[in-house]
Amino acid sequence: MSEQNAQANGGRWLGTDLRWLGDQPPPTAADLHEAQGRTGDLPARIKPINPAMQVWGPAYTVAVPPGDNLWLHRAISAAPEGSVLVAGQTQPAEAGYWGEITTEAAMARGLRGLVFDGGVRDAAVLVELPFPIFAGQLCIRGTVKDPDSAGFVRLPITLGTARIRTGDLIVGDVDGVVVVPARNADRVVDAAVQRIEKERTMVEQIRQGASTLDLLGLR
Ligand SMILES: O=C([O-])CC(=O)C(=O)O
Ligand SMILES: [Mg+2]
Repeated sequence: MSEQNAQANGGRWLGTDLRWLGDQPPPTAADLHEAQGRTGDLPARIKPINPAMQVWGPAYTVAVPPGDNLWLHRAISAAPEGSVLVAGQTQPAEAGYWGEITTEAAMARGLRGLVFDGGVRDAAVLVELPFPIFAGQLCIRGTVKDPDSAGFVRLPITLGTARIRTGDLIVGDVDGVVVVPARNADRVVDAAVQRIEKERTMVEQIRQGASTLDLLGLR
């Protein structure tokens, strides 16, 4: 995203708090996925721990080794303010890598949210906090912090079929999470806004009795 802002005809995410300036609500994760040719969707198991949670902003990538959360602590301290931490595991393990302490630390650093293909815990508290968390599972098992563990921050990661680079646009909502490569963000947000407008027109026509077979040219 250019200077943390994605522009579009109908609106834009702007400024350090990335407010959406547009007549309509911002594009959903599914809108952006469709608008970039049905790509960029993260694994469907990654969902908000509270369905009302939404996240958008530039990714800061993290990879954690199984059962060890030290690299998440390192990421919290290294990521630029306004980042969305996007984390994967180098090998899948059942563990609760993230919780109340890490969330408070991330909020204190001005991070925008967490997207993690792994387990988090303390959810009873986290669902009430103003910090969106998208995770693959809830898990109570504790983690270690080995200083020599093989993880990393800032380098590209792969979650499912999606490749995520630090700086890419991340958008998450109740449906799941999508990544839009930074170089495409302006164009894809623009296309998503146009798509939303088209679908609003279609909803009006459906309410007036039109058939989806006609509207979509499926006869
Ligand atoms: O401490 C941990 O390893 C994860 C956790 O529960 C927290 O951050 O509160
Ligand atoms: Mg905890």
